[in-house]
Amino acid sequence: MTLLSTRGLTVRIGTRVLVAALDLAVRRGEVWCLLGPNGVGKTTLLHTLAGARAPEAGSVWLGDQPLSARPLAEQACWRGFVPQSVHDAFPAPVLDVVLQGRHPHLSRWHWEGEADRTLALAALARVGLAGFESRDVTTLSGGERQRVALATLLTQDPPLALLDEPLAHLDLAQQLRVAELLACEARERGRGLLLSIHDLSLAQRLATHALLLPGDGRAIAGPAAEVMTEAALSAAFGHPLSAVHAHGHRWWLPA
Ligand SMILES: Nc1ncnc2c1ncn2[C@@H]1O[C@H](COP(=O)(O)OP(=O)(O)OP(=O)(O)O)[C@@H](O)[C@H]1O
Repeated sequence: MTLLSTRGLTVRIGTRVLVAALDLAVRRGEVWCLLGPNGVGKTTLLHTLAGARAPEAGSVWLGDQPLSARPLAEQACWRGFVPQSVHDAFPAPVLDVVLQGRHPHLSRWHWEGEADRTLALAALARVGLAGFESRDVTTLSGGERQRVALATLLTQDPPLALLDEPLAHLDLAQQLRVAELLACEARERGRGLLLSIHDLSLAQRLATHALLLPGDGRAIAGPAAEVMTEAALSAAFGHPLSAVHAHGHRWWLPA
């Protein structure tokens, strides 16, 4: 089943066309890694796919309906978005922040119940933050805050998730843990994921598909094995890159 698709999507900022006429389909069970150099337009594309920014041309669809035809509450049940970083304006217990993931599922006059709290606590445990529920969110480290955002997404539990560099602030062990968690959500629960990521080796472990933005407005999309080639990645990043095999994985090294 197709969770997210684009039809002739063009994204422009100022006079620059970041992505031209993109046709994309993200299906259940797929992990799409969005790759490309700094400033190429990954965040802008993710914002457009999330409906936070209007496309220059073309359209974004959730399932069999254009995004614009779905009410906001319905969009929030269908699709989650984790931004690159979160700035908390006010102190709040971590559990309250994670429980915000349940809001799209609650009717207007209902508060979160015990079942919602159980989901939120389980999500915190999955991202390695069991015991953090009473902590003030403004006191967390960058990596802890990023994992709270992931726990909020797990609590929201949408079929489709868009994530902007979700591994950026994490240490190596946490990167691997969260990468495995995301892969498991796709593989075992049929979730569809589209995430931007700079670490090509982690992307290689995680991706079933890749969307590479080389910087000229094109978007190279397809199965990861076809898109993540030495020639395509070296050209996109403007530096020779080669893949080596070790410990059962493919690792990307700069020359
Ligand atoms: N409001 C704006 N006005 C003009 N240019 C902008 C604006 N917002 C973003 N840009 C530019 O658009 C381009 C794409 O930015 P974007 O944040 O989408 O890139 P990115 O691929 O996510 O980069 P990074 O890997 O560094 O996070 C950049 O060159 C950026 O400077």
